[in-house]
Amino acid sequence: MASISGICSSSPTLNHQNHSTQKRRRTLLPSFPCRPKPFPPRSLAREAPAQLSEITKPHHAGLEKDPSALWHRYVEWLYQHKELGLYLDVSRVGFTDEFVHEMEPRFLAALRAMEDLEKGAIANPDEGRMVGHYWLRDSSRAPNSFLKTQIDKTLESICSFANDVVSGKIKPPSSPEGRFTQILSVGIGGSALGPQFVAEALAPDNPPLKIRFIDNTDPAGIDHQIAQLGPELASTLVVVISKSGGTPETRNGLLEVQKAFREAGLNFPKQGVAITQENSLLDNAARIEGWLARFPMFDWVGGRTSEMSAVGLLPAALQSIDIREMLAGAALMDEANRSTVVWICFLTFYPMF
Ligand SMILES: O=P(O)(O)OC[C@H]1O[C@H](O)[C@H](O)[C@@H](O)[C@@H]1O
Repeated sequence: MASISGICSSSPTLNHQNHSTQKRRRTLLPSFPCRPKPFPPRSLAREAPAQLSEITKPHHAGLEKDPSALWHRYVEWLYQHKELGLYLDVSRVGFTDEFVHEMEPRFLAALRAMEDLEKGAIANPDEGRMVGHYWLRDSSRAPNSFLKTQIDKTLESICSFANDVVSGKIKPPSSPEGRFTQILSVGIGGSALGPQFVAEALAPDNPPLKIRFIDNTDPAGIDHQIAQLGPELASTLVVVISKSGGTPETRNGLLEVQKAFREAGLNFPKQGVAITQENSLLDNAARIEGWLARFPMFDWVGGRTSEMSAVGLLPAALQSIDIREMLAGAALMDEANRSTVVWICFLTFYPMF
């Protein structure tokens, strides 16, 4: 039986509370404060287009050719974050110190806007919602204790469910293996791309459960995935992911999978898991039909930034990826993004795309 010790370590080695990395960062030109002073929460999205449209092209100095000058520029500009293993080298992009200086107010505005976002500003006025995926990886940043508890409890229930599935404590009703061996993820767009990326990047060579995806409505593709499972359909955990719970492509995939279960004489609800917003169509169907488990998606997490919610964490944990480590790494990256350094790199590249 696969070891499950790595799925949810209680003490991740990437200590995102450790702010000593801040001190190790080199000081860049100009020396802006890393954390701008907070100001009252407000809606941000309506201001963004105007600010972005003002971004001008960097003053190109032309590509530096002199090897010694190039070396100094490299030493001056190389950004390293050793704990993350992240290196950003913009030294060969032809921007000038004047450009960086001119951009200073915009860097500060961007950092202030990020701070507002992380404090719970209504940043999506069309949907009237907060944008809080940062809180998923560091729940102490959530704007109130209700949200913090929601995040912490969901993480605990994901870890507990994944451990029970991987250890065989939760098993499919009629599989000769006596445990789940496959995950079939049904979902599209933001409800598929994160789990696909993480499976490619972080899953071990031989995960306890192998994952495959139905991520579009192509009938031949759906048939192919089901046919490849063959008799292992009996030991497949079907994870249906949809924030809205009503996406037609996802529903088509689900209907096809349920049909395959019926034809194989299998009891779908005993092998079905839903990840969706509370009271969505999918959530209600899963509740009424008595699916094996349901996990929440929060309205304040956008689909395309949902990888660190149940959307990405459950599939990862089922593949024995240590999700607390993953969250700690993401929190550390968030911390790095709160400094000017990474923004300088981003904005010097931005006008070129
Ligand atoms: O998670 P769902 O509500 O099913 O939505 C799944 C996807 O649907 C569409 O493709 C949207 O453009 C995506 O942004 C979204 O991630």
